[in-house]
Amino acid sequence: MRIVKKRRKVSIIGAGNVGATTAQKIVENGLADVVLLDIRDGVAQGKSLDILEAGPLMGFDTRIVGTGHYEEIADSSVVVVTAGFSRKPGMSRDDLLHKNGEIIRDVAHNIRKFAPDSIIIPVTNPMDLMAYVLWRVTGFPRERVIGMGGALDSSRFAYFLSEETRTSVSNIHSLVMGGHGDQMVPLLDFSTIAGVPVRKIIPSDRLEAIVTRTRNGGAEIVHLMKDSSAYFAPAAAIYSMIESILHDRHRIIPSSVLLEGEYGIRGAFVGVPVRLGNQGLEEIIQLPLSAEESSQLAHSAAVIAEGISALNRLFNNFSE
Ligand SMILES: NC(=O)C1=CN([C@@H]2O[C@H](COP(=O)(O)OP(=O)(O)OC[C@H]3O[C@@H](n4cnc5c(N)ncnc54)[C@H](O)[C@@H]3O)[C@@H](O)[C@H]2O)C=CC1
Ligand SMILES: O=C([O-])CC(=O)C(=O)O
Repeated sequence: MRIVKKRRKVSIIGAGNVGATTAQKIVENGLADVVLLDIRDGVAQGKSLDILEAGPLMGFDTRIVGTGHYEEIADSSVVVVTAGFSRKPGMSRDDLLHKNGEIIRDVAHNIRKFAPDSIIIPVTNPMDLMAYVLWRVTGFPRERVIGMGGALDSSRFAYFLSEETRTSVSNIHSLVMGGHGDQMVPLLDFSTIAGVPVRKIIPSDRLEAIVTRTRNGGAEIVHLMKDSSAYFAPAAAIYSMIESILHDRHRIIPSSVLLEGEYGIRGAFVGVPVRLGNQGLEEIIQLPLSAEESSQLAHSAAVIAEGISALNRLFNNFSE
């Protein structure tokens, strides 16, 4: 007997660098059919057609539809939100709060209306705060709003560790917690090379430099590219989250979720290790952090809480 499995649908709001690159990865790997939506007339349609025209060369039959209409996102399993502005050299992610907050509030209303059963992956910066807006406006349970930040930051950290030690990336496990901003918390005690804690292998001054480079990983790319922020590694990070959700793989991937007392934090989206499966957030993994790591995480959460206060001043009413 043949098992016929219906293909899944992933919608991506924002057909810019991150959105289109994510769409290409999903379609080329046959993970799901994709709807790519953008406010700019023709952009999502043009990029989708361009991706489809690679099908005969790359050998994929998955479909992608470019659109400007939210009706198309109906029945999506996952909706990725990349709509909005990216930062320019000299800006912090938080400088995007007002402009992107308005955009994301509107996007959230449309997701609530047209894809009420979906799992949302917020990406637009400042990501932890945009996740909060998406959660507040949609009213989705916290299991279905899972921000992308820690997957990317941990991958950057792992890459720098591999470069430093001339060791395959496949031997490296690394973890970055906290907000996806300047106060992120790379965790040395939970980062290993072939199972050996990094502190046993890399001298402390070099480790400090790697931690600083990880914290500035996004800014380093903005500084180099000038008119764009990163998108290849971000798209790979989003892909890994979607793949764990759609294939119900239960991978543990650091992501930004609403904390309700875990790690002593309540009411804010903060990056923590979570298990991802086809219901979305399955479990928040609670690690025994050192006193120093706990205080760094608390500081990162406090900065996010200040951002939430700013959002509450900006939007008296999230549902308008
Ligand atoms: N969370 C993370 O780790 C990362 C977050 N980002 C963030 O992702 C966002 C997107 O980055 P890029 O794709 O590089 O920017 P981009 O400028 O290339 O693309 C943004 C797209 O959003 C579209 N857009 C704007 N308003 C819209 C609306 N109301 N509805 C639908 N589409 C709309 C624009 O037309 C544009 O095509 C930025 O805020 C960036 O800072 C980027 C990389 C990593
Ligand atoms: O740095 C940025 O503005 C984009 C981003 O979040 C990242 O690459 O980590």
